[in-house]
Amino acid sequence: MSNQAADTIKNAKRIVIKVGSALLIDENGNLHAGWLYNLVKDIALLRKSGKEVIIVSSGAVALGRRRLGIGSVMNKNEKHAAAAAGQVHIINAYENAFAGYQTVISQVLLTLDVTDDRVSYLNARDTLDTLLELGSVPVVNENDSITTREGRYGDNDRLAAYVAQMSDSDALILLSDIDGLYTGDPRMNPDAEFIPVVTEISDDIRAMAGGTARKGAGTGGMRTKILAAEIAMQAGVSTIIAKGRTKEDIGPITRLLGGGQATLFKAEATDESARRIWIGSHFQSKGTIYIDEGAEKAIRDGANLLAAGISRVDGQFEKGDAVSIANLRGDEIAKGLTGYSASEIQLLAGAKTADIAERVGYKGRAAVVHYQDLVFDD
Ligand SMILES: Nc1ncnc2c1ncn2[C@@H]1O[C@H](COP(=O)(O)OP(=O)(O)O)[C@@H](O)[C@H]1O
Ligand SMILES: N[C@@H](CCC(=O)OP(=O)(O)O)C(=O)O
Repeated sequence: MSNQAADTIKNAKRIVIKVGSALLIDENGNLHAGWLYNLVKDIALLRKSGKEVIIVSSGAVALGRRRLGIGSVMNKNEKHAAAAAGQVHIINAYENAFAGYQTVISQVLLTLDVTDDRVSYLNARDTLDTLLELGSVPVVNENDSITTREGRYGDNDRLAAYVAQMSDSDALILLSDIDGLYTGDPRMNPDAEFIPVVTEISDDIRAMAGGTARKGAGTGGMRTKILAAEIAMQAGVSTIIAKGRTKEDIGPITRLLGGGQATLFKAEATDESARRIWIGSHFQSKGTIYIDEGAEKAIRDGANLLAAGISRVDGQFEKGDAVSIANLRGDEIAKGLTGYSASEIQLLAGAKTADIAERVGYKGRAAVVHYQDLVFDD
């Protein structure tokens, strides 16, 4: 049996899987090691079929709280402390679960300003890219020990959507204690009907989610899942809400791929990558890079902007800033995020890639502006 959610996963190359606290930890604060082994087995199968996987895992606060002997009502400092103690345990658990698969797992802790600050955004994105290229499975969480109430994602559903957007993933799976979206909360309303596919987040869909989560380990509820799906869909990432816990002794992804019930929030096919959407919405030019005709043709054909095609540079900007790319007549052709500062580009203008290290004093990347960081004006 197959369904649209299963087909989405089968066709995806890069997938973000979000694991909620309630799936990972029981009421007594113990880790569901058996469940985690089944999930990891599924992830190993996905990777064997050529897919890249990023995990966004909750559970730090819930695990750390019990370990430190803190009660369920926590002040800010206790919550930060609980997260610090719990995060180690989470990573340990993933490391143990992946031990049989010769897979290096890695920890990436993010804060909300990562998506607001260009350099942090590029660094986080490049780190995730590099880890995946090197065959690692990144395990992401919010950096709960330092985040303030104002500065936090607040829920890992949304964090997972930002990670999916940032990493240009094809699909986001939100594993939950429920197998998808219903017309109302099935716990309160037994007549609520299951919705297999959502193509647009309308007010009607938002209304189905109602308020916040039930009391317990999780913080999100259906409302944050819909918000997450909306963020992901806008970036062209299809989102699936699927049941994390299965009755049979199989992993949740095996269940999904076998046609198990799940809701698919179907993203429009878009040729604009997530980072291009991000550039479009955050663009404030800090300067201009002037390029020759050959470079213009190359970047229009989809290549990276290399130093050799750069004639000169205007303005003061740092690595990660948004810049205009103009031809030698001064007409803006494109906007982009630069991989080098203005003063470095002055040193690099016209240089061969092999000479970059000598000119800037370190082994920098070949692309002054990466093709995925370019948005053309026409
Ligand atoms: N329209 C709805 N469809 C499905 N579940 C809903 C809906 N509205 C509220 N819910 C509730 O949201 C819960 C899932 O959210 P939550 O417990 O926070 O999960 P997680 O720990 O995976 O984040 C469901 O168990 C259900 O009770
Ligand atoms: N970052 C927090 C979890 C926040 C969160 O959204 O939890 P959940 O609703 O269980 O996915 C933690 O690790 O404890």
